[in-house]
Amino acid sequence: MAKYRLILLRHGEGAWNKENRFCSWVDQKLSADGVKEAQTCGRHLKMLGFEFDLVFTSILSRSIQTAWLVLEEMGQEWVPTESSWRLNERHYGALIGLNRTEMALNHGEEQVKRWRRSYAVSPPPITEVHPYYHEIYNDRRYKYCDVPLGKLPKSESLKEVLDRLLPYWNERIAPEVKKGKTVLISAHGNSTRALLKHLEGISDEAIVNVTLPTGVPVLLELDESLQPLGPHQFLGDQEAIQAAIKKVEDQGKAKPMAEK
Ligand SMILES: O=C(O)[C@@H](COP(=O)(O)O)OP(=O)(O)O
Repeated sequence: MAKYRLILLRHGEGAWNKENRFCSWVDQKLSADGVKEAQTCGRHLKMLGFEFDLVFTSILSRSIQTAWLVLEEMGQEWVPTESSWRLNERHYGALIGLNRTEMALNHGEEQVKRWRRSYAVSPPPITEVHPYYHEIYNDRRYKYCDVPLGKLPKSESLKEVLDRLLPYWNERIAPEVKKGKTVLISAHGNSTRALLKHLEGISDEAIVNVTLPTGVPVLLELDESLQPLGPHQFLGDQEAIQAAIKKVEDQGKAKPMAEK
């Protein structure tokens, strides 16, 4: 029997997920469908009897908004929430704002997949001439990080995401889980992939095939040493979840998606 249960969550669909643009550190809100996804997730977790003691989010609105909506649906708005840049989405560097389909047409689907899913490849860094550079680095939320502004990333591989996330997991989240707290981590596709890679010991090669849909809770059952007792489980209608995963994968295809 599991000693601890941890719920990981990629936020509900954001406005730029819908437009198929790399969003990353640009602070987009949830789309109307994303709001519904977060509410459905909250209702589902309530139905399954989850009672959270602590919630962790990134400092991007879409992960915070998702956590609020989930807690509201569960009647657990009072649960303490802590936010850290270390749970932010992977910094997509110069790719931020670009459309994935156009990128696949210009650079090929394989290159787009390498940028999106490989472990060690970093996208080209963002520079001061990028249209979103100043919006990101002048945002006052980044003044309050535990590293100086100049040391924040300008682009990240999944490995680099794990490098900045791991101290936060080890020092802040894991001790709370070990105290017996039921924790929800409301984060992003790639920050969650990085954490899953670490917790489940997924190889550098196998992580390429892990894709997370928006708004679907992922359950990890852990033993007393925080070792997983089995593979992560997506909670909800499995057929719908597989379709949602395929939709995310297809965002990197050169042909526009049929449902666009
Ligand atoms: O930055 C983004 O656009 C997506 C991930 O994009 P992909 O890695 O799926 O291309 O992050 P999220 O929506 O989870 O915040």
